[in-house]
Amino acid sequence: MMQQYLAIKAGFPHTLVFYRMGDFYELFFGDAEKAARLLDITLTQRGQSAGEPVIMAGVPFHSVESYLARLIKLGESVAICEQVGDVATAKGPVERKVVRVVTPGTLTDTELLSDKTEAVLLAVHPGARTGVGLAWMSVTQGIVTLAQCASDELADWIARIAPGEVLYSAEVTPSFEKSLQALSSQPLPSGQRLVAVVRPAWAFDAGLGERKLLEQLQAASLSAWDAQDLKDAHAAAAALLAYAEHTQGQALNHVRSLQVARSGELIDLPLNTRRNLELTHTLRGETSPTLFSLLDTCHTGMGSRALRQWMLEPRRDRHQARERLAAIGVLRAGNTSPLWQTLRRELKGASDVERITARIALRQVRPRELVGLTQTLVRAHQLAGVLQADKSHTDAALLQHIGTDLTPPPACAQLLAQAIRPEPSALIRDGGVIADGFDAELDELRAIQTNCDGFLIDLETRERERTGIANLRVQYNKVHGFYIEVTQGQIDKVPDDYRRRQTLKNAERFITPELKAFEDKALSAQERALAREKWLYDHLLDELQTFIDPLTRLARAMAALDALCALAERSLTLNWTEPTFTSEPCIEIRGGRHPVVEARLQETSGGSFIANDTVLGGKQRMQVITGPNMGGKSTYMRQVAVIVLLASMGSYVPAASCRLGPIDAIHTRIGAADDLANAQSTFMVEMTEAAQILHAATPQSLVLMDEIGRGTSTFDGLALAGGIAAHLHDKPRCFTLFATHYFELTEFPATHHGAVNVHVSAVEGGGKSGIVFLHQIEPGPASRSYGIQVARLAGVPSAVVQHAKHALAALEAHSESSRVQVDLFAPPPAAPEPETPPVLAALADIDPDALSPREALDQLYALKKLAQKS
Ligand SMILES: Nc1ncnc2c1ncn2[C@@H]1O[C@H](COP(=O)(O)OP(=O)(O)OP(=O)(O)O)[C@@H](O)[C@H]1O
Repeated sequence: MMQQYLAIKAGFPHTLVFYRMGDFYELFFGDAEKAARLLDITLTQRGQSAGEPVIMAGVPFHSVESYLARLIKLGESVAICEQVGDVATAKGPVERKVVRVVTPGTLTDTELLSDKTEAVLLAVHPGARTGVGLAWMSVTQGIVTLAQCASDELADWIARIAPGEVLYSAEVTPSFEKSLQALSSQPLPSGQRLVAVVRPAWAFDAGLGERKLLEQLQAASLSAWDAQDLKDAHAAAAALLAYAEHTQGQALNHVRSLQVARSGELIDLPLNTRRNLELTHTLRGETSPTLFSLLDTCHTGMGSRALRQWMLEPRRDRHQARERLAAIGVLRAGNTSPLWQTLRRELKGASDVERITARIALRQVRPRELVGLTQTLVRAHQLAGVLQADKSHTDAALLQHIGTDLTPPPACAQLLAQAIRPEPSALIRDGGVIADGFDAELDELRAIQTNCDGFLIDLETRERERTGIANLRVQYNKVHGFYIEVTQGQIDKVPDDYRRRQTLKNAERFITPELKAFEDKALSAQERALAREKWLYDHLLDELQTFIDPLTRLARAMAALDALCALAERSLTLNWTEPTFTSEPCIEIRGGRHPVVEARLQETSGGSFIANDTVLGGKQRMQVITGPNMGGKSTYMRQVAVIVLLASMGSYVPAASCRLGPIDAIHTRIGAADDLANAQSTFMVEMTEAAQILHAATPQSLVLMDEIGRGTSTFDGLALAGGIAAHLHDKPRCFTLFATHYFELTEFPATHHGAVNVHVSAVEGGGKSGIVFLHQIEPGPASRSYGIQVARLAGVPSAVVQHAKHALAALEAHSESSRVQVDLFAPPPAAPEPETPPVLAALADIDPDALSPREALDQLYALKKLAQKS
């Protein structure tokens, strides 16, 4: 057995091998030690192999999922090795095989996956120049996406794709490998880490990748997707598909869609933006309260996943957003019973068709999932009916498409309803899954079992009559099979054809030729029925393969409908309005609110949210925002970004009105989180992030800069903040919200006409604390003395507050009297022209063609002398 184990383990050197032995999965040697450490399970020793004790640890097979979940969370992969041979006929150890490999990027088990997120597998392949090819997919979604990007953009792409696992070739350059390893050491907003897996270089072959893609897509050319020239991405796809097949232990029949992601199509939402806007995780890494947790009232997991993707991947071109807005408009309409409500009644309780379809294709689907699918197909049919009956949606092309795709393939629903019992057992190996009346042979085998009881009662009556033993009983137990039991007192009445089977204290048990013949038939009928059911189930899975395409379309339509209903419901419940798009450069928001802060205020009855206007566009592209801490600067800036994002994904927005021009990116520099893990100081992080924004921003980008320069000394910080503001104002001329605590920056708009001062208002002297925050954005700079009020509010002793007030008055007086005119924002003077060195000047005067050899030599000496002098 150890030989068999070691041979299997050799194929999976870097993966924990779960080796099935009876009711346990066992791990051996190094794997056992690792698992014992990670899972806190007991390590034991048994026997010897090659003179060494065999170290082992095991987990019971019925609770394997919970152990797998823990290992996957820790970034480990597990090869599941099952007994595939026949235990009864095996000579030596029964044949075993790795049937699948569970890895963080290729999960398909319903128990291991979260409903609301995908497990994504990514392969990257740096090309000959500076580009990198990418290919990724979620095995349960079945769509391969290809992309090519510049190497310095890779980190942002990976952040957006958020894979669980990234594959790279063993032959990449050490610096590329190092950069991937660095990425995998940084936690994603979810707190999870990326696992980088090295694969052999030959797996990354562009030709092979193209062939494999064509095979999956059943197409003759990739030109329909305009993907024929993405050679580095093809190479990545080769490794991606091979690895995914390897983990599932079979071909992936449901992977039939291809997408190409091109930089420039999506609005850039760098990792910092996702983090700072708390889109899917709070800054502390929790999943609520976030923008997504507020939006997601979907009834199905696939709806939630679609909505999340819409939020994280808004497109620059507004076509998709317009389509969704039109659909939401139709779904909201109708006062007493809007369409979304009618549709949601059917969506409630619908199964995750997307995942079930993938599991059909992977032949992993469980009987109860098929029942869920059958019921959901009925709902889909009704949903399609509702959509087709409602004529108002002729305005919304998206709803029309959804209506068409939701119509289930009739043959599929019929087949499932006929084949599967309404309440089947959990696993096919337990039987009781295939419906009665589906297969004549199975019905017959089952009839033998059900007729069993009748036959036994009949036999008992007959034997009692024949023998005259009134208390004779015909019974069955698992160990001895069928028997006739006669108490000791009646033994002498037993006829000759009774054969003794077992002797008990008070009774004897017998068998007769008739009972034996019946036993053989009944037991074999049970076994044969189980085998027949298994065969029928396999056969059913074969037939279901033909419906993979329409089921996948249906799943996507249902997910989109669920997401649209959630957006319609949110827009009504939270009182949001439809945004409009324009080709002019502008961000015009009237009465804008931060939806998450507003909801939290409502929950905690902390007062009502104060709405604010934002007008950026034309000449005025920058706001310099000042005001006291706690005044609402960060909330105001984030709300603008969140409204822009919501509109761009095609949602209504928390504002009285919103008009939006083209947007290509949302950049944020907010907060000063120390990146201790990477040994970077607060200031270094701040400047690195600022540098990235300065390079990336364009006139169509929205940039939020919150208190830049805070991490260093006042002069340094102020000078840098001034320089950064001037650059953003003059060069990219992006839409900028610039919150600052440097009061000096309020002078910036005087010389930079694209910028204006605004401040968050507060009233001094109000209440006990001496300051009341109004959270209203007002034109002009803030008064600078709020800091002292906030300190008082925070409970700083009044003697200290008095002292500070006095000192402030003195400082203000001093700075007025000794004020030197420093123009923080003026561009630096041009650097003086460097003087030409005398040797070069002399050299320039020489005309070599006009010199004799002798003169040339003289000149050479002269030049050498000159050079020595300088
Ligand atoms: N428009 C608003 N209406 C009602 N409450 C608000 C509003 N804006 C902010 N608040 C409340 O004020 C709190 C502080 O807001 P915020 O963090 O935006 O202030 P800030 O000016 O950025 O402060 P700091 O400079 O200390 O970060 C918020 O948590 C929220 O409860």
